[in-house]
Amino acid sequence: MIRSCLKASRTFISHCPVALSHDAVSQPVLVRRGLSMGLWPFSASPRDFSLPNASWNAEMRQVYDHYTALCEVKTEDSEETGPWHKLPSYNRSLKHAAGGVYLSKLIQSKARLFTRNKKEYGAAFEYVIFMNKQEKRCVCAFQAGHLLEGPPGHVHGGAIATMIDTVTGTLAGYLVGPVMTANLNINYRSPIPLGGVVLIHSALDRLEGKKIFVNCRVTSTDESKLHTEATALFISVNMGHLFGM
Ligand SMILES: CCCCCCCCCC(=O)SCCNC(=O)CCNC(=O)[C@H](O)C(C)(C)COP(=O)(O)OP(=O)(O)OC[C@H]1O[C@@H](n2cnc3c(N)ncnc32)[C@H](O)[C@@H]1OP(=O)(O)O
Repeated sequence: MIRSCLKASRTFISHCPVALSHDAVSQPVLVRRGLSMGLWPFSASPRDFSLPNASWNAEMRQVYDHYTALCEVKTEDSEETGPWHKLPSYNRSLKHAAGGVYLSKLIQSKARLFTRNKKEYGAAFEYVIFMNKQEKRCVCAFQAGHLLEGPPGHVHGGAIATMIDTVTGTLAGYLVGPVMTANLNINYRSPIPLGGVVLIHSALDRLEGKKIFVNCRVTSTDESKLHTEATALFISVNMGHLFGM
């Protein structure tokens, strides 16, 4: 049963024009094909977990507004797209692969993306990623909730690593398609207060065949304080490898 569901999902994903690439995360496939989204078993409106909610503090909202403004360049005559764009964020990997199309009626699974598995707003990972394709870099605003405590009043190192893996992996996946983390090196420079907001900056260092080298810095929102530095290596993989086949 599981095997046939995975097969069905592979078939679906392989028919997505740009599965796991940047177009796929910005627009549902069926919308792009001009089809009605009422088609069973798909659904049009998965929850985007990276939109502002009541748990976001003023600093988080400020960063969101700042980068959102950079996504839209309005002139008198037209509304152009700026160099940045906000990525949607879903609670299941397959929704990302399918550009937001909800596949759960096709694939029954309790699996949830680690960073998006809490329904309670603000309890764990609150974050939004803005991508700059021209400059091959992205910025994430991350507000750490009370469930992520490590040292008293501060964020757990594993939670920070999770966010670094997520942000650098999102950048690598956006630039080249499906990837897996091969190596992550992290230097923790100063603790991150629980409930605080930080920026996670990530940029492409270089591409070498299947290898994607990415760097990362976690800073205060005014960038005056360095919390964490990291480098990551991702390897391009095919869909079969992603599904463990
Ligand atoms: C959906 C929402 C988006 C959220 C983003 C989240 C991102 C999160 C991503 C993850 O956390 S993935 C989960 C953690 N990672 C894994 O479980 C990966 C487990 N390891 C593997 O599956 C494979 O080892 C791997 C895909 C990384 C590489 O296997 P391959 O067989 O494809 O690689 P191959 O052996 O062909 O090596 C290719 C090149 O990479 C190099 N390489 C591979 N692993 C390396 C390593 N660990 N360190 C350094 N170099 C490495 C290898 O030497 C070689 O270099 P050369 O081309 O120069 O010869």
